[in-house]
Amino acid sequence: MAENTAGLRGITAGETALCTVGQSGTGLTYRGYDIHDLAEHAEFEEVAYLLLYGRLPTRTQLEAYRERLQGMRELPQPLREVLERLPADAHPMDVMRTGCSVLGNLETEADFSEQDWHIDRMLATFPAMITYWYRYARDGERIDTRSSEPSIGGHFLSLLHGKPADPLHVKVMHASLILYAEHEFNASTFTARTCASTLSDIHSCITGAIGTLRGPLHGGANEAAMAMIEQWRTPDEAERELMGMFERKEKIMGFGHAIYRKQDPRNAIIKAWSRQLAEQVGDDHLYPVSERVEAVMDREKGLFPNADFFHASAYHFMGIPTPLFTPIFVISRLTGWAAHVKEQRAKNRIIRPSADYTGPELQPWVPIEERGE
Ligand SMILES: CC(=O)SCCNC(=O)CCNC(=O)[C@H](O)C(C)(C)COP(=O)(O)OP(=O)(O)OC[C@H]1O[C@@H](n2cnc3c(N)ncnc32)[C@H](O)[C@@H]1OP(=O)(O)O
Ligand SMILES: O=C([O-])CC(=O)C(=O)O
Repeated sequence: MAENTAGLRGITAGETALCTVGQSGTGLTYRGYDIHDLAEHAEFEEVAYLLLYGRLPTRTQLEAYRERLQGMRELPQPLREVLERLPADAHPMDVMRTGCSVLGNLETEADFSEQDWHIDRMLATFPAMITYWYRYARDGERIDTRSSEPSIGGHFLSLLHGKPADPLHVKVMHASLILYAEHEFNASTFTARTCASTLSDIHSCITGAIGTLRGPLHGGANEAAMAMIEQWRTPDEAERELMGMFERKEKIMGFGHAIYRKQDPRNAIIKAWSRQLAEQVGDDHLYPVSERVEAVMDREKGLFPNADFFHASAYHFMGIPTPLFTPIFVISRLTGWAAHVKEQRAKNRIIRPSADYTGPELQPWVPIEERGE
C-alpha cells in the first residue's frame, strides 16, 4: 500500500546543508555537529554564528560577534510606540509577529546584500521587543532595553525580571536556545523558505515563520504543556486526569513528533536542566508530575516527550510567565529560519508544489438570477 503522504510526510521538498533530523532514528546535527556536543559545550551565540556563517567562530570572531549584537539592542522609538499601543492582553506571539513586521517597515531590507545586518539586528532586538511590551503592558513601565548581560538569554532574563540574571539560568538559556535553534524543514522554517523563494524581504520571511510557530501543534506546544501540567498537584492526579484525556481522545501537548519515531534527542537535555532547576527552587510537584506524564504516555501510547514538554517546567522554574515561552522559541529559531532563507536565496527556485484535485467536474456557468435564494 502507498505510504500516507498527507502533510507532505516523507516527501523530500528540497536540499539543506544546515541540519539532519532523525537520520539515524534519533539524531540531530547542526552543520555536522551533534546536538549533545553543542548543548554541552557551546554558547548560543556560537551556534547562531555556526548556522548563519557556516563555521564555528574563533574566540576573536565570537567576541566580535557578541559585541556587534550588544551594540544593536536598542529598539527604534516608533517601534516602542507601536508596542505600547498593543493590547495588554494580546498574545505575546502576536506581539512578536507585529514587532518584526514593524521593524521591517522602519529598517527595510533594500537589497539581499544587507541580509546579515538585518538578521543580526533581529537577533539583537527580539528579546527587548517582547520584554518591552510585556513590562509596559503588565507594569506600565517603559524599561531601558539595554543591559550589561553579554548573552542573548541573559539579556532576555534581565529585561524580564529587571535584575541581573542568575548564572545557572543563563546556562539553561544557552542550552535551551541551542536546542530550539534549528530543525530542518519543520513547518515554520518551510514557511520562511517558501516566502524567501518568491524573493521577498527577510522581515516578511520571519514574520510568516513566527505566525506558523505560534500554533499548538508546533512551537505553541510548550505553553499548552504548561497549561496542562500546572493543573495537577500530584503525580497520581496527573495519571488519573491523563487517562480521562485518552478516553476523550484529546491530544497531549509536548508529545509525539512528525519525524522522530523513538525519541526526541533534545528531550533528555532539557529534562536534565529542568530537574536541576526543580532542585534549585525546591519544587516538590511540577517535576514529579512531568515525569509521571512521561511514564504514562510511554506505557499507554508509546509516545515520547518532544523538545517542548520539559521546556515548560524548566522555563516555569526560571520565573518565566507561560505566554512568553513561545517567544523565546522565536528568539532562538530566528537563527535557523534566517540560515534557511540565506540558503534558499543562494540557490533559489520558487517553491510551488502541485495538488491532487478533489473538486467537482467542469460545470456550466449559472447566472445569479437563476441561483435561487
Ligand atoms: C518543537 C515542535 O514543534 S515539536 C511538536 C510540538 N507539538 C506537540 O507537542 C503537539 C502534540 N503532538 C502532535 O500533535 C503530533 O505528535 C505532531 C503534530 C507533533 C506530529 O503529528 P503527526 O506527524 O501527524 O503524528 P504521527 O503520524 O506520529 O501520529 C500517529 C498517531 O499518534 C497520535 N498522536 C501523535 N501525537 C499525539 C499526542 N501528542 N497525543 C495524542 N495522540 C497523539 C496521532 O493522533 C496519530 O493517531 P491516529 O493515527 O489515530 O490519528
Ligand atoms: O521538526 C518539526 O516538525 C518540529 C520540531 O521539532 C521543531 O521545529 O523543532
